[in-house]
Amino acid sequence: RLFSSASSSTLTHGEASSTHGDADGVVEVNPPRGTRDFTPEDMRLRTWLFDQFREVSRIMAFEEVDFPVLESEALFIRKAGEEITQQLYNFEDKGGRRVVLRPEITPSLARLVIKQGKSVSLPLKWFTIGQCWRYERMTRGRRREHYQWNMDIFGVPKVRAEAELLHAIVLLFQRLGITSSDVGIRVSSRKVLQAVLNMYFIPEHLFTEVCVIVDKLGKITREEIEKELISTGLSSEAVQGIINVLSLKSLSKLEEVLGSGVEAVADLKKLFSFAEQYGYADWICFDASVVRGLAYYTGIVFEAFDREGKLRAICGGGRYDRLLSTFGSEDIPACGFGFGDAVIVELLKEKGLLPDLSRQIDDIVFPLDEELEGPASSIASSLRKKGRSVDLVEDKRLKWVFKHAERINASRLILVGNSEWERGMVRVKILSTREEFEVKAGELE
Ligand SMILES: CC(=O)Nc1cnc2ccccc2c1
Repeated sequence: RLFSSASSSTLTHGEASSTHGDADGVVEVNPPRGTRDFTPEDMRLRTWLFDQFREVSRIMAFEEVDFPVLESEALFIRKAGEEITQQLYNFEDKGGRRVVLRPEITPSLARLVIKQGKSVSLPLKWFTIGQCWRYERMTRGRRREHYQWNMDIFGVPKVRAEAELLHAIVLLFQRLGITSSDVGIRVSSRKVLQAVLNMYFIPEHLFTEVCVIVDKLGKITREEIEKELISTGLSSEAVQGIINVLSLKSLSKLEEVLGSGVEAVADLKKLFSFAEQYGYADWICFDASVVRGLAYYTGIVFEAFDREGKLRAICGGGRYDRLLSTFGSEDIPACGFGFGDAVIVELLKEKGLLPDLSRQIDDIVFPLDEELEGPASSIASSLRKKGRSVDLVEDKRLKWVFKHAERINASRLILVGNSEWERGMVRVKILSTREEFEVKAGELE
């Protein structure tokens, strides 16, 4: 029975009143606003997806790491106006410390690399799958949490690292049955924007702010983008220059505008030639409008998108060579990506690629009457010791047990009955072939 004594008002989650009303003080059964429960069926899909993430990480020779969901707020205070830092799920704990439910993983990775200091040898290839949080205003029904797979490489300054990360992403898509005609990966470099700002003699300190504004391309109108850029102090000539370069979709055109020998162009050319060698060239395309919305990116940035253009970015990432120095440490070149658990599932549904994830159990053991519950337990125990999944069923009619066996896709039904047990036997029914036979209890395997 759910709580009935305490008054319901203390048990609902504050903001939203229960959809079940507060009849006789039943607790709010929905989870807090913007969060979700995972039923067994939900968990089978999530576990399947996370197993794909893990398998690709293993194939790429990455090591798993993990962090607390709770972090010091200081790790995420940035001045560039990013949406992610304006929606921190932050609070003061009972010790008066400013803490947050982390909105992203990268700063925790950086913190651990700094903490490990000299005790780790570079390069580091680390991955994690973790829940991230945001506190959105009440008005929007969007989720406040999701799970992210993160892959990061520390200590590799050259674009080989980005090429490795793109390979991981392509391997993941291929494992899920997604092809390069379903999904593409837009690639660019923040050094493109840097080069443009230099052409207009725009001071360095505006770089991050301009990136965060330009990342809204496609989400807000061009006029609004231009307005926001102007409001940072850029001349309208510079704003036009930025918008023009960002609409480029060919590296050769970019080279014409920026001139040859520009680092951004050299990096991207190298990356595209690596892509040919890895065999994933048809998955990626240059698109100067990609800047990604996180302040700390400094070089190559990329995001995967569905070519039908129906969904938000599937995953995204880039190089962040200067993040560690913002935490007071020596810089270590780094790059990584985050891959959320939501958009990819929408895409798989769209493409009819969700796998059949019904339950599967090896054996059901069922005592045909009460005094056989002991023997049934010893049979279940010996089968479990052999690693077979056993569902020990009692106090049910046989009709129910057959139905149940179908529902959970049991391979065998083992019936413990008096007449057989007297002879040390049990009855085994193979559910796929309907074959039925007796077996010595001790010889069951
Ligand atoms: C589609 C979706 O659930 N997005 C989502 C949900 N929760 C978040 C929480 C923190 C940061 C990003 C997030 C992004």
